[in-house]
Amino acid sequence: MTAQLIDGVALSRQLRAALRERVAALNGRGCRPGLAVILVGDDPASQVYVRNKVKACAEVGIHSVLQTHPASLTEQALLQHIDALNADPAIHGILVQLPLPPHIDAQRVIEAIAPDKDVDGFHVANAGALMVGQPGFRPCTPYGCMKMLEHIGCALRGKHAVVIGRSNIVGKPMAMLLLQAHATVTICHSATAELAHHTRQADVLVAAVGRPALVTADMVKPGAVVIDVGMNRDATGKLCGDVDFEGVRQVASWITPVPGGVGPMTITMLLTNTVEAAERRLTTPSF
Ligand SMILES: Nc1nc(=O)c2c([nH]1)NC[C@@H]1CN(c3ccc(C(=O)N[C@@H](CCC(=O)O)C(=O)O)cc3)C=[N+]21
Repeated sequence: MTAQLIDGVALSRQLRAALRERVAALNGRGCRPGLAVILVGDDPASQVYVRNKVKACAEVGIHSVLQTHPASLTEQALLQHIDALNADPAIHGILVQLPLPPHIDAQRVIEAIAPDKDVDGFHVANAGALMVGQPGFRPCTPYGCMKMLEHIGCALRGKHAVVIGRSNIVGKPMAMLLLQAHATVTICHSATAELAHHTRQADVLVAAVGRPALVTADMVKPGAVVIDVGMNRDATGKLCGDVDFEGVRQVASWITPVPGGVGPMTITMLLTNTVEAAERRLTTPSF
């Protein structure tokens, strides 16, 4: 078997076209959705990611404001910038690019963002909402993975989903979303014994660790759907995921490529959350 590709670029194109229409409808009601992106420091990878987000906003008609600060910015100063954006009616979404310099407490910064502007879905209020099944912003990467599964018509009810990775931004919320879709969910991590024993049970396998070639063909059940969240650079500087793509595509039924898979979908869901933030404010005046 050779797996079919889940094309994150093509699906993003479709979803972004629909977003453009929602933005036009908002414009017709006198609202221009706005996203503020805050970048602290001069990490080249972060600069590229942030630029891509700003470009994607323009593509669907979202107004974006990029704030760049030197790595020496104090936590207090950053918190003040967030307060100002929280109070700014032209801004519907706020994203603080991670990682932050080590002298800044990232969790404290995230908690300072108004939950109704937390389009990353990282605030405890949004994490809690996901946990208890209430509406709120879902973290963009797992949300994008769910959209990909939906797109290929993967019925999750009763399926065994295995997530490798337990981060607050990918692994844990991914597991919750799969659970909400009635999958039976296993979370594996660095202390898991017999990783391959678990992954071989997976009808849906999500790799979100950050280690090239962590998932090899012998760890994958024939016909499984494999979602690769990894973003690694190999020795030659080439972008690669956590999955041995060439090997695993011989066993899986569906597989996401890196690049061109989960990455573009992450940005698409950021745009989705931002448009939704603007729509919610129009329909819920107190929001
Ligand atoms: N507050 C915050 N929110 C984030 O969502 C966030 C963050 N911080 N910090 C960094 C990570 C990383 N991230 C990516 C998004 C898209 C691609 C992406 O589109 N990748 C392209 C390739 C890009 C390339 O060639 O380098 C692809 O996979 O095809 C990559 C990485 C969002 N992050």
